Amino acid sequence: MKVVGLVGWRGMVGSVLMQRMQEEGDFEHIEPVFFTTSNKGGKAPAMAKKETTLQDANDIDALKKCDIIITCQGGDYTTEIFPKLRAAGWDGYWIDAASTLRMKDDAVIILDPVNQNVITDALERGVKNYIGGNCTNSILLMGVGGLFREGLVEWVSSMTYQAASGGGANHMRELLSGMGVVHGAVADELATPASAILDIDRKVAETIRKEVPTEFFGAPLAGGLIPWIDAQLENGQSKEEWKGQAEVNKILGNAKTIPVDGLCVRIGAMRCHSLALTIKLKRDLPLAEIESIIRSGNQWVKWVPNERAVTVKELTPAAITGGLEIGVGRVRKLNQGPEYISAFVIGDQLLWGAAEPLRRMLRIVLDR
Ligand SMILES: NC(=O)C1=CN([C@@H]2O[C@H](COP(=O)(O)OP(=O)(O)OC[C@H]3O[C@@H](n4cnc5c(N)ncnc54)[C@H](OP(=O)(O)O)[C@@H]3O)[C@@H](O)[C@H]2O)C=CC1
Ligand SMILES: N[C@@H](CC(=O)OP(=O)(O)O)C(=O)O
Repeated sequence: MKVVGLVGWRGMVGSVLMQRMQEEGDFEHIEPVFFTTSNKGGKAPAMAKKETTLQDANDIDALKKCDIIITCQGGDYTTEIFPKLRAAGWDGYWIDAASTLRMKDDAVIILDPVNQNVITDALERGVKNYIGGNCTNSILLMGVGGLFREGLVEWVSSMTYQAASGGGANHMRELLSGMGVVHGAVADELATPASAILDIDRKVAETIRKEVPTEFFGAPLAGGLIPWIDAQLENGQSKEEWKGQAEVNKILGNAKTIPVDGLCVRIGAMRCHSLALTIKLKRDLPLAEIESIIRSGNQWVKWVPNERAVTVKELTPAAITGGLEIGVGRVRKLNQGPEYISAFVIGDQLLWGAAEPLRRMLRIVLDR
């Protein structure tokens, strides 16, 4: 059995990965070795087999013993350890959630339901670095990948509504704390039906400005939104926005770049990212044909007809969170012209956006 090193398994993405690997029986096919940056010699989780103590994730000799390493430890870890490991002659498969290596020439961004051909080609060429994509881009492509596959997309404008989990566990906690602070400020008034709504509103606005915690997001998210995600680039894009075109085209292996751009916005959802898309198609197609192409993208597309009742029930974080389905709805022709369509895509960013492509890549390597 292949020895698989697991780094970052107790973090947020790592925990979701462990859960999915257990659900899919992945541990039956590997000899796992659990690594840590903080608890060397501690007890490995129950899935451990031969090696039941935690190994030092900074120990190159220990890492070198693995045939495959999966890491969700983060970009700083990858930046520090990966070059040392390769320099030490390690030739195993490196499967990583962090963005550090995504755009490197010797790395492939993995999303096998969309780019199995790119992955297969890379494996045949001996590529050993396989990196999970940015969550927003993975959800975009899982949702409307069928249109890209058919070569129908001229460009995409992608306006995002991204959940707190994209920032990490502390960000999720901060959102919830903020919600509690806002509610607490007006709990008495809410319990009194006669209280004036403008007084409640004034108190809420004041509380959001002054009392909602902002340590991790840098601005109040509860009861609001933040129209910037990640670093600022010189051209006015945020780094999250820059990743859209760069990663989507790399995932698809496009020779000619398809323009993808838009604004990325943090909202107060827990772990579902959503995208409101405007897509310019290369030609005017009937809506029924567009639906059938989108549905054919992959088995996880959950098509939601463009009708009010079903949309508000099925195309929401409440409906989608915790599952692998990618909701696609609000598809209609826009006033701009018959080639312009809208679409709303929503997915759990910790699953397809982070953990799922990693465990699937592990299985692809094991099945070779
Ligand atoms: N968050 C997201 O949505 C996405 C994240 N990614 C990438 O995945 C990587 C990991 O992200 P994420 O899982 O959010 O990071 P976390 O901060 O949740 O976990 C990273 C590491 O922090 C250490 N850690 C310290 N304190 C704790 C604690 N109280 N509970 C659990 N772990 C703790 C653990 O290492 P140790 O056990 O060694 O102490 C853990 O492996 C990043 O590179 C990120 O860019 C990719 C796609 C989406
Ligand atoms: N930046 C994403 C989460 C993430 O981790 O992205 P990346 O893997 O590209 O660093 C978000 O905040 O929603």
